[in-house]
Amino acid sequence: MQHVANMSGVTGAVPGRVGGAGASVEVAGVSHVYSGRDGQVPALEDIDLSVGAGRFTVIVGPSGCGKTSLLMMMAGLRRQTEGTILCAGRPILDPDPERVGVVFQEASLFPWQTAIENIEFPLALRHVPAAERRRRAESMLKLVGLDGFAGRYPHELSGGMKQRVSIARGLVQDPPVLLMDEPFAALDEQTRMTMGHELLRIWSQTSKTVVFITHSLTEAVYLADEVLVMSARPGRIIDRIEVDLPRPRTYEMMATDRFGRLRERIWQQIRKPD
Ligand SMILES: Nc1ncnc2c1ncn2[C@@H]1O[C@H](COP(=O)(O)OP(=O)(O)OP(=O)(O)O)[C@@H](O)[C@H]1O
Repeated sequence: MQHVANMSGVTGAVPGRVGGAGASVEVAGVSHVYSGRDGQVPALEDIDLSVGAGRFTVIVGPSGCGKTSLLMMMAGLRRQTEGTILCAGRPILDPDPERVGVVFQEASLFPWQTAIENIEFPLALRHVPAAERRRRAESMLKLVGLDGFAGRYPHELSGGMKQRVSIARGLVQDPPVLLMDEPFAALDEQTRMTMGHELLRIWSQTSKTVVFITHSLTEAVYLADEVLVMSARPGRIIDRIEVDLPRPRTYEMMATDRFGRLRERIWQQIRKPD
């Protein structure tokens, strides 16, 4: 599917597109040291990365290398010790859901709210009028393929459905950037593959900039325009791999030599001893 980097308005001129376009993310000289009971823990070291507007970037790296820390900093949920992070050309210093949406591993929905109410929640916080809230939440529910499930409570939804609601909630404020921290890790493999495919469909319809963390190298190659590989702690970017597979991606591509070579290159970087 053709990826359009520029579009405007929920009812914009490009048929089939939903919401506003992506924005660039620039991380420059970011280092982070945690101070804990065990003293100083250097978690990130001199991270430089740039994600172009509308691009899909995946970050992989060994457990504990600082991926979540970096994502939290991009979301304004944690402040780095050194360096700057810009989104759409402006520093990210605090959470700004209008610029950056976040989806975590656990769907973390409110159990006492229905699917549609969960999606509306960020808008309710900003006192968006009820009718507009409902309209925007319904449009997101449709986008993630859950129309007909608006009135269900989280316990009435499968793991994959809950993550769809979570993605809809991350997108409802129409942020140009969506950050995703292992969003499908808790799902069974089949659902995970389907969700990856669905995410690409949603991405192609919204043109958001996506930064996605995963431990699955197959998922990384399948989804990404570019894969950034991090070293063991303190995390540094040790490789950048342009995934030149055509879009739309298909399951059949996973069996190709090209896919296998990309996956192998990432694996060789990750398995390197410290
Ligand atoms: N609040 C904290 N205080 C002290 N150390 C922390 C804190 N949060 C994270 N760390 C440490 O910083 C390092 C990076 O953690 P982080 O969760 O960012 O890594 P990660 O790559 O996302 O890990 P995983 O892949 O296992 O989810 C780890 O060694 C972790 O123990």
